[in-house]
Amino acid sequence: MEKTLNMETQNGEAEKTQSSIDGSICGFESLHRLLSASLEPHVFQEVNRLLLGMNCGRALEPIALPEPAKAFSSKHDFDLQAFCFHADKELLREPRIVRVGLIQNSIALPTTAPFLDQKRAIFQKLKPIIDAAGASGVNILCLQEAWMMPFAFCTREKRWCEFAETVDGESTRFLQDLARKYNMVIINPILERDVKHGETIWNTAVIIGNHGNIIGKHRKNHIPRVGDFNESTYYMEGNTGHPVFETAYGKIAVNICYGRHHPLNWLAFGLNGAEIVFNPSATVGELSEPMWPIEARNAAIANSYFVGSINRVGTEVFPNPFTSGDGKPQHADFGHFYGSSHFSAPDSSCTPSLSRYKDGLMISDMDLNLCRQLKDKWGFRMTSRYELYAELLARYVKPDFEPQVIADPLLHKEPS
Ligand SMILES: NC(=O)NCCC(=O)O
Repeated sequence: MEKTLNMETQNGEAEKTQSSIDGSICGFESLHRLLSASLEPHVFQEVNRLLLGMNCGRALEPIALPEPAKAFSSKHDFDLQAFCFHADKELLREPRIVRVGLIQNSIALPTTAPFLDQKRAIFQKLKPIIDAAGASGVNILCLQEAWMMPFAFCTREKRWCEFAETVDGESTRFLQDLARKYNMVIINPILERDVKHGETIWNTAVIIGNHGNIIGKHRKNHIPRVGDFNESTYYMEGNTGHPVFETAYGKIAVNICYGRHHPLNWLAFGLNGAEIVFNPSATVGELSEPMWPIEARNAAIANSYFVGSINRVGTEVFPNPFTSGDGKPQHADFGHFYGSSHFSAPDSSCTPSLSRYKDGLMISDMDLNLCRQLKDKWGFRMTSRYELYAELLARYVKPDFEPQVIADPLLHKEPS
């Protein structure tokens, strides 16, 4: 694979870069790997310190995984990375270390294949990655948004609704067996069909407990209407609020994809006591890549919790071309889903990202004591002055709201 950083022609026009061809960044799987290969080690160390932050005064440490997990990764060709977030030692509390995993994947068959075959092929593809998580002793595992189907919502064709499942449907049953087998909490983001409410369709995360039980569900709160993300054609804004699920391994919540652009959404999960918030997503480079590493990290800092960000990989081509009223010529794909799944911590450190184009499993140990330690250190929750904002919001949602603007009296005065 070509590895060149020269991407500009003499007239400054961008050539077709390696990134736009295969999803790599100049032939590298991730920015981190590009920098590591391109910089002198001591320079890379400094760059790393600023880009990824420090955890307890040190660069984040990679952790060694058991051989069977590595064997799954080589045999099935998925990116496997693992790191450890420490917390300071406390005198009155034991460390609360949990091992958490994120899985990103491309679809397994062309979108023209029979729907059942497509879904089953994704199950088959996921199985060894989940087995690797199990072999690594992962306690909590989260899959990507609508992992059991192509992200067909760009098309606006209603036939893709056939992929929707009930909360206890096929995908949940598939994962329940694995949750039991590996004593693992699994977050299962699906397209949900709510049969009891007139077949309403939702974008939902089902929380499966480590005994294979269904703990509950959360439905995506904010639905995008941007670019080809025509998701509002398919499902409604969620009606489950901001639940936090108390599991055997910690208090977790799920902020599904586009919800990451809404700071109040992140806040609400924090107010309900989340220690880890997962952000299963499906998003493409052209639209959101510069925002991706910033929003999750900011949420982790502002809310003193860990964030696990997951994005699918690959380019999904649909049978019929579509447009989205944005002046672009008709096209048959969304663009490249850039993967780059990673963890962010409340102390502003974060892991490098998984590959931009390969399936992957990102694992991290995290001492949940870090959440309270950061609250004690920075006091963001204590100093938040929520009453000010509660009062503003209460006025803002009323139809007769007047913005508080104080105009310069000289602004609209006629010159004398
Ligand atoms: N799936 C989804 O909500 N995507 C919206 C695009 C984005 O938020 O980057």
